[in-house]
Amino acid sequence: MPPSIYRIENLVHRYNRQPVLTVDRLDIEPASIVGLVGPNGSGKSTLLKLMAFILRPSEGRILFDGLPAAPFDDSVRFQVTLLTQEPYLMKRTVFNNIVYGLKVRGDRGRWRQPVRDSLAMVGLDPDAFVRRQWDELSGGEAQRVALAARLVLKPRVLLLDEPTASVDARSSELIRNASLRARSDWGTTLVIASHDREWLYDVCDDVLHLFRGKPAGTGRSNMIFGPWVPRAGDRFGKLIGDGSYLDVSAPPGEGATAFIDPAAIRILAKGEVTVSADTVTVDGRVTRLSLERQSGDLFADVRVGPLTLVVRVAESHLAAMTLHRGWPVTLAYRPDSIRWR
Ligand SMILES: Nc1ncnc2c1ncn2[C@@H]1O[C@H](COP(=O)(O)OP(=O)(O)OP(=O)(O)O)[C@@H](O)[C@H]1O
Repeated sequence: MPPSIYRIENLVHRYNRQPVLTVDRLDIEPASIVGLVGPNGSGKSTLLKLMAFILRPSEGRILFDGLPAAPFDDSVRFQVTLLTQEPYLMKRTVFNNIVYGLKVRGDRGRWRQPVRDSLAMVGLDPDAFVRRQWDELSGGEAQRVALAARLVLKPRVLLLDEPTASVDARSSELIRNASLRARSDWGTTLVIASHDREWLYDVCDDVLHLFRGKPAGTGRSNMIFGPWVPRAGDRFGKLIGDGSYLDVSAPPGEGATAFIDPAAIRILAKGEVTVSADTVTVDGRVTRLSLERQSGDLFADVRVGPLTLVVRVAESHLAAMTLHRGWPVTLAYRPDSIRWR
C-alpha cells in the first residue's frame, strides 16, 4: 500500500504562544477528497497552511509521502498549492496570472494550451478571458481564475480554503466539478475547508470536524451549541422558539457543545407514536434530501426552529415514510446518545 500522502503526528500550532491547533494523528490518503468543517476560529485555515508548508508547526511533524517534510522546501511545496480564502490576483492579465505559478516552478514549456484548458475547467471561455485584466472580472470570475491558476499546475495536492464563500450556485457547481476532475484526471488529493456543508458533503469522500482546535470526529454530524437550560428531571434543553426545546442529557459544563450522530435520530413514520421513556421527540420540516455519493446513504436535513439537523434515513425505514421537501416530520432520539465536548 502506498504511504499516506500526509501523516500528521503530535502536532501543536501556536500563535503568540497560544495553542490554536492540536492534532495527535491524522492520515490523508492519496487521491482522496477530504473536507474540513468547524466553527470560526476552529483552526481550519491554520491546518491548511501547515499542510501547504507555508507555516512551520510549533511542535510535531508532518510526513509527506512517508517522509518528514521540511517547511518552505520547494521540492514538497511545489507539489502542493493552496487557494486562500481571499485569493489575490496580481495586477496583470488573466493569462499572466495563470502562468505565474508555472514560471515560479521553472516550467519553460508551452503555456497557451494549458492556460486555455485550466480556464475551460472552471467554466470560463478562454477566448473571452485570457486577455482580460485582473480588474475586469466579477468576484466569482476572479475566484475561478485564481482556481485555474492552481489547476494549471496539475498539483499533487490542492488545498482550498472556503472556495465557494463568495460565489453563486453556478460557480459553486463549477468549482465542485473542477475539484472532482483534478482527482480523476491527475490523482490530485484535495483538502477543502468550507462552511457550506451540503456542498462539502457532496464533493468529499470524508469530512473532518475541527472544534476548538482539535479533530472532533468525521462524517456528517450535528454540532449544537448552548445555552442549555434545566428542564424537568435531570434533562436540559436548548430553547428553539415558541416555548419548545431540543432536549439533551446533562451537559458537562456551561459552554459545552452537543454532538448528535445523524444515525442516532429517527424520523417517525406517519401515525407512529413514541417509543420509550428514554426517547424524546421534536417537530421539524424537511428542507433537503441528499444521497451520499460514497455510501449510498440517504440524508434528510430537517429544520427544527433555528437549527438544521441532519438525519440518516435508514433503508429499512424508507418504505414506511414518504419524505418530501417541506413536509413536517417528527424526530425521535435518545438524549443519552449525545456526545459532549
Ligand atoms: N496570524 C495569526 N496570529 C494570531 N492568531 C491567529 C493568526 N491566524 C489565526 N489566528 C487565530 O487562530 C485561531 C484559528 O484560526 P483559523 O483561521 O485557523 O480558524 P478557521 O477555522 O479557519 O476560522 P474561519 O472559519 O473563521 O476562517 C483563531 O483563534 C484565530 O484568531
